[in-house]
Amino acid sequence: MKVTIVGAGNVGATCADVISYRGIASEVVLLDIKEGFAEGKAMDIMQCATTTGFNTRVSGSTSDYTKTAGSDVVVITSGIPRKPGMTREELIGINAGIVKSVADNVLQHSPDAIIVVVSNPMDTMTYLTLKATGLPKNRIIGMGGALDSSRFKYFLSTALERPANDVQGMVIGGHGDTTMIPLTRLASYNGSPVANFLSQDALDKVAADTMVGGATLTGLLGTSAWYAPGASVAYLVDSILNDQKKMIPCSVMLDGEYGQNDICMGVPCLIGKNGVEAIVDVNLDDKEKALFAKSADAVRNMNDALKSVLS
Ligand SMILES: NC(=O)c1ccc[n+]([C@@H]2O[C@H](COP(=O)([O-])OP(=O)(O)OC[C@H]3O[C@@H](n4cnc5c(N)ncnc54)[C@H](O)[C@@H]3O)[C@@H](O)[C@H]2O)c1
Ligand SMILES: O=C(O)C[C@H](O)C(=O)O
Repeated sequence: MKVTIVGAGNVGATCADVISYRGIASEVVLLDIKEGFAEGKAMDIMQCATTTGFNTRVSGSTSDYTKTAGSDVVVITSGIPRKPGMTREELIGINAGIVKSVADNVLQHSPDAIIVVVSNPMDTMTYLTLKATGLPKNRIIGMGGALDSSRFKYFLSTALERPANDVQGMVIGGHGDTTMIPLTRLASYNGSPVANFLSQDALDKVAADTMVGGATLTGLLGTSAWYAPGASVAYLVDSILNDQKKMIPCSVMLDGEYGQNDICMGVPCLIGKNGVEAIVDVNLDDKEKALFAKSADAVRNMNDALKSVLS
């Protein structure tokens, strides 16, 4: 199985690293426009093969899309990340043009690929990719919910003072500081609702910390995060390539699901060899439904800014 990752920067290279050391794909191609950069990252990763013990072939390419031909999955991480104090939405002006041209290029050589969109503002970039390529909606998946959910579980585990892997939970809605919806009511500690163990104040703080999780790291690091983002993409790619049918919140085109149409935003999806195999209805209560509708309004506002790119 072959995976191409466009953008060999922090997130793209981390994703390639996790895919190779976990043996998720037999071949990974990293592509970047910076001369020699993807080749260098690929060589560095390959020099871990004997110490971490993997057999994935990782190679790099400077803007040569012929090397990406026949990819089963293409991950788009190309574009600029935010700096401290910025929102993801401010990246749209530069990233929209990059994402659109990258999607066109990859499809010329991998017409059957499933595309995973990572570049921000991710929900809008996913919508753009879908509209610009005209691909069936099951083949375009925006990654954000997997990452936000892993942060949610991290903050829950910290509040509970218990291992993160004993915590279950999901974040749906937009992948934005104010549009994310951590589903606190449905989160559990080994099957028991987390509300059995944490006060409402503590749960509210977990939700608030989750929503600004990316901004907090951007403030600490000077650029946005990459370890958890790269690992989250690899987790999603694993579910596609190995047809795991994991339920992962992903940004996908909604046709009536969750009360929305003509918008890509985060909902729980079954992810397998066909990409998005189903959207799961988790029966939101009235308060959660209202938050989802408000989140959709904000994402739709951002999509309106695409008119010039799509015309
Ligand atoms: N969806 C998410 O959950 C999530 C998580 C983290 C980061 N991101 C986003 O992912 C993007 C990448 O973040 P990063 O930290 O890896 O940034 P980065 O600057 O480290 O890497 C981006 C890479 O893209 C390359 N690039 C730019 N234009 C290109 C083009 N036309 N073709 C090929 N490569 C091109 C750059 O040369 C650079 O190496 C940002 O937009 C960031 O906001 C999203
Ligand atoms: O925060 C960002 O800008 C990058 C990414 O969307 C994240 O959540 O880490």
